[in-house]
Amino acid sequence: MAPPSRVSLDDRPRRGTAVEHPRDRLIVALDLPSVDAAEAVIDRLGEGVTFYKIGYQLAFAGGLALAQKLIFSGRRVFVDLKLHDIGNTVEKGVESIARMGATFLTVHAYPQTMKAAVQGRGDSNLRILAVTVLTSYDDADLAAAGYDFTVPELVAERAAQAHDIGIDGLVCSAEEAAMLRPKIGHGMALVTPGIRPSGAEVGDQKRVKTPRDAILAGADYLVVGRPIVAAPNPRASADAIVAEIEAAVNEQV
Ligand SMILES: O=C(O)c1cc(=O)[nH]c(=O)n1[C@@H]1O[C@H](COP(=O)(O)O)[C@@H](O)[C@H]1O
Repeated sequence: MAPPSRVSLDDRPRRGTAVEHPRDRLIVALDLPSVDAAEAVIDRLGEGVTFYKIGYQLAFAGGLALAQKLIFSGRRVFVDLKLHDIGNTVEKGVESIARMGATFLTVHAYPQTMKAAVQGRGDSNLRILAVTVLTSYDDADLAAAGYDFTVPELVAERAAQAHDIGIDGLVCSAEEAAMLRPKIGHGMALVTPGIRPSGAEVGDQKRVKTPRDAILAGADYLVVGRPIVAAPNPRASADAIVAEIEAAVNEQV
């Protein structure tokens, strides 16, 4: 079979980016040890946050039931399991997650895995995000993992493959957002972790941008964990980030 074309799919109906209210573009990563701890943060965030991400730490501590509860309460949920396995396992796993009513699910950006995930999500409302290169990686980390690519090269290659396969969005650093947008068009969502308000601790992230710079670079959604959930006042931190998103959106027009 001929390899998939890299250029002819832009008019395919995708489940891409709608223009959203600035508040709905913030995804708070509930990287917390228990459902009780997560619910305490969710209570403090109140109406300030509409979109939550549940990853390894919480998913394996009762977080998938919490995801269901959040969905029933009208919040959107990003299930961040970064799947990567043989095709059949990925496809069946994605089918199960699609039945939960989640909005986003991550898989690693390997062609076999991405194809299986697209197959598994079928016609459901779940949108598959491909993780290009983790934001904790720089060129030296890629070399240590055996890759002969710089970060922007590998992100661009994986983005092109994800696009051809019909993936709904990409997880990347906002450092790559401006470079990716012309390559992938407006049908795919760019979801960017590694967001740090100026002065915030960077921690283990290596490719970071402020909320303003991420929006100006073309990010659709910003994923923020510790700067909100570990803050003394999570609601104030979330509100400040939403205000920064809103100001950047106004700068764009
Ligand atoms: O898929 C992700 O969400 C993800 C991809 C990536 O490349 N980098 C990254 O940090 N993340 C997630 O985004 C969140 C970032 O959290 P903070 O660094 O605390 O803001 C964590 O839950 C990570 O698992």
